[in-house]
Amino acid sequence: MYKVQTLNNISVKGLERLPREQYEVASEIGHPDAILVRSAKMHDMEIPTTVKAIGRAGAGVNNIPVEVMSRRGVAVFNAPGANANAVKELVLAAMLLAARNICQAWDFARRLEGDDASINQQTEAGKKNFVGFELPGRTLGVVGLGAIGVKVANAARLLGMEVIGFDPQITVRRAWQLASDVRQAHTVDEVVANSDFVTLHVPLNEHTKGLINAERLSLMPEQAVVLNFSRAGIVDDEAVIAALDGGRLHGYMCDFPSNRLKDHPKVVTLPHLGASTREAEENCAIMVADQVRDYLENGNVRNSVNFPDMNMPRGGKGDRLAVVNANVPNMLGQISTALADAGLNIDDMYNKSRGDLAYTLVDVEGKIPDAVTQRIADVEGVLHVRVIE
Ligand SMILES: NC(=O)c1ccc[n+]([C@@H]2O[C@H](COP(=O)([O-])OP(=O)(O)OC[C@H]3O[C@@H](n4cnc5c(N)ncnc54)[C@H](O)[C@@H]3O)[C@@H](O)[C@H]2O)c1
Ligand SMILES: O=C(O)CC[C@@H](O)C(=O)O
Repeated sequence: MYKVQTLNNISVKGLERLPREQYEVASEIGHPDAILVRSAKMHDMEIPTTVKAIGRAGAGVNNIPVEVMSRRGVAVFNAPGANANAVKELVLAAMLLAARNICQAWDFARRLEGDDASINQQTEAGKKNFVGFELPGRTLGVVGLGAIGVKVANAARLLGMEVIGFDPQITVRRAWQLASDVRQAHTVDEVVANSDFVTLHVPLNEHTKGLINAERLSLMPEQAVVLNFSRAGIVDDEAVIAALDGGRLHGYMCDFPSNRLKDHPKVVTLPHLGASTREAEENCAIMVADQVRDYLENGNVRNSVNFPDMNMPRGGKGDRLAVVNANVPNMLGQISTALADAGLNIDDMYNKSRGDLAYTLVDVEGKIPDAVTQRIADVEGVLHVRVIE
């Protein structure tokens, strides 16, 4: 029986992928084999030593101590692209909200008092304060052309906007998906200097923290709009407030409220709603549950952020050994010697590395005795070993 701990609400559709005959799933559970999580912060959490895999039902993994987990030989998975459409739709909505001052105008209308004739009179007198602008011909700058950025860029083109994008590590797959008339920028500065709207679709890390700061805001055209549906921290909130108060920025639309932001008249903050659609929650949960299950039951790896992809079909007549180790010479030699010394014949073997970490699957004929597993676990550089029956 595998044990899976959930740290947030994970869609039932995903949890249904873990059959009850084989899986015990609960928010409170001892000795879990895997953890399923959304946005819960795991950096200060004591992660049990029994954990072999963490599945992030979403895209961003900045809430997970990935490097610490790599050193422990724990695989971390996410669900790339599974919530991209949901975020794209919210970004499009936010652009329209900003362009037409909809939130401010709605707030004005809700506060009207008096009889209907008076409300009508106040409406006609007040509406001049909410005059907006239209999207066709305006330029959208997209920083980060991954699953979400490409969808936003393509949708903006269909709305008649010019689009300029920047992503120094765009993948071939995303480049194929991107509308061919999206202009390529070579720096973030080039994006911000040429955009009426700038939208951010990058992970939060040491390179992207404070990506939009006072200097970059000063490069933007007058009355531009910044959209941040990626993470708090990518935009310097104080710098944005100064740019809004100084009249340089028209608006700041974001998914991350704070005391400084939430009541500002030119800021619209939403409560981290980017991925909050039924479809996205189901897609993410299903994808990550399938991946964690395949890892626990077969050792296969799909969409891990720290392990190499690995898919070795089951068909052997005995146990499967899964070894996570430091990517240093002679590990395979020591693994196969330990198996050979125990008289175990290797049916199939697959080894791949990713950065400092290497991962090996070995199918043997027969059962692997505990002493052999222990001998391999004791090899210097081995981070984690398990036998899958
Ligand atoms: N608001 C929400 O609910 C919500 C939902 C989903 C994702 N997100 C956030 O959005 C981020 C992006 O999601 P995604 O699914 O598009 O991820 P993704 O991995 O598909 O795309 C991220 C892209 O950013 C690029 N990138 C990285 N650093 C960059 C930099 N310094 N400059 C320019 N490009 C850079 C990468 O090359 C990659 O193409 C996630 O990491 C997460 O933080 C938020
Ligand atoms: O799970 C959520 O609701 C948010 C997910 C989102 O921030 C992500 O990075 O995918």
